[in-house]
Amino acid sequence: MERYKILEELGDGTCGSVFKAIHMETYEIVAVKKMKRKFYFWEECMNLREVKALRKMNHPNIIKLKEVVRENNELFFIFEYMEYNLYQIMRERERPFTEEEIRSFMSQVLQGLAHMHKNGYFHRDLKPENLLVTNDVLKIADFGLAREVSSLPPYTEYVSTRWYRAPEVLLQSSTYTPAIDMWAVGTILAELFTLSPIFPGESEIDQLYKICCVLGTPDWTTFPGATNVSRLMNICYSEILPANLSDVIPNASLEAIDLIMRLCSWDPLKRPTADQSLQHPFFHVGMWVPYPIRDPLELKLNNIAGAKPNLELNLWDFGAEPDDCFLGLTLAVKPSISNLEAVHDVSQGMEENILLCSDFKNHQEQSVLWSFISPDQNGIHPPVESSLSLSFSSIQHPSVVPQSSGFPITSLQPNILDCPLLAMSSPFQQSHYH
Ligand SMILES: Nc1ncnc2c1ncn2[C@@H]1O[C@H](COP(=O)(O)OP(=O)(O)OP(=O)(O)O)[C@@H](O)[C@H]1O
Repeated sequence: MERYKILEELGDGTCGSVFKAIHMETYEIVAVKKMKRKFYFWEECMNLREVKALRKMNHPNIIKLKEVVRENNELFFIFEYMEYNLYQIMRERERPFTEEEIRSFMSQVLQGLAHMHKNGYFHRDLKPENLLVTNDVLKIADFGLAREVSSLPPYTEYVSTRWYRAPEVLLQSSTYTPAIDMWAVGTILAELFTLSPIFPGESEIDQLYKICCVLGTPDWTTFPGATNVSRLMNICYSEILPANLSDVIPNASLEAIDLIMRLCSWDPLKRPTADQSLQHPFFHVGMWVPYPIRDPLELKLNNIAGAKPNLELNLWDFGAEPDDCFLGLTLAVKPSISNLEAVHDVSQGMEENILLCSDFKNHQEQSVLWSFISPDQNGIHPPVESSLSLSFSSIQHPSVVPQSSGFPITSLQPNILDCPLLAMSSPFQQSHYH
């Protein structure tokens, strides 16, 4: 570890303390996570969930583990350094994020998560503090609780952060799935709009109560494996009706509201996967939609008469009302088009007829090559005073372009921009429910 000079402490978590450090030869800035417990054998280190999960994953939206160093029975993870976490960014933010910014953060979270789930892992502790950001690039971090999808239930109880915890975990379901990550994504998406947590429970019961206040009472049969459904029954002695989510998150578009509703479904089976979420219309506003092929002169006359463009677009099923169509596609249409531009665009549109999906980045997927910087090919190093490390390098894969959308919006509600946040005072806030 003498190759690194510690610069400052970045965070002190449950499993370890994280420091900003500089590599003394390359001057690369890194984050060093020093684990709190001692490690006497390399085998123990390699069995850690964080190492097992991260060695399998190499993706632009997943934090890169560069090295593992064991020195004097202490274990250090060397990560690529990231400047901020999403919690800090939200805390320091003085005005709301634009939907464009939120879309960018969320598409990165979902791409990282899709990669993780495809590789057979789920994170289990997604929260704004674990989403690291540098120059608008977001990476998922803290795989301390990551679990293999194939590992057998029942899962032992674990301490994820309450506010982002899925209902099936709160109800101590014995079989939870990657859908618990999707619940967390929904709550983080909501928080990016309001800059405050949507379900800020003060105890586990209060957490369930706050969820009920927004989603309404669930169907009791949703959680067949839950060992603690009585928790819900205690809360829902009388039926709680769902709130209008547009009242709770007044600055969110209808597409965002729809996605949050789906992600925060009581029933884990109803939540979209990360891949499915990326296909949701919320991510499709960057599309260039061609004007219908019509006579340029006719369009010119229409524009002069002040008529709105007649959008005959069937990208998604927006319902029968023409206004619905218009609402859903506001960002796809140039808002103030001059007559001359209109004529020009129509003639261009006839030839081009292009769909451009600007929100998706052509990410280059990467895979890991493991190399031991030690003579021992088994990775087991008995001398306790030795300082040994694992390092990781990567190779490039061809870029991936996302598929087209097939996500219907079923519930379109008016977007009430000036509605106050729903006040959710809870009878379950006292500490004796902990
Ligand atoms: N690669 C990194 N670059 C910069 N900061 C980091 C990095 N990794 C972690 N941090 C900071 O350190 C904090 C704690 O890190 P991490 O969550 O990995 O530790 P932990 O012990 O598992 O914590 P927790 O108790 O939240 O599970 C993070 O919230 C983040 O702010």
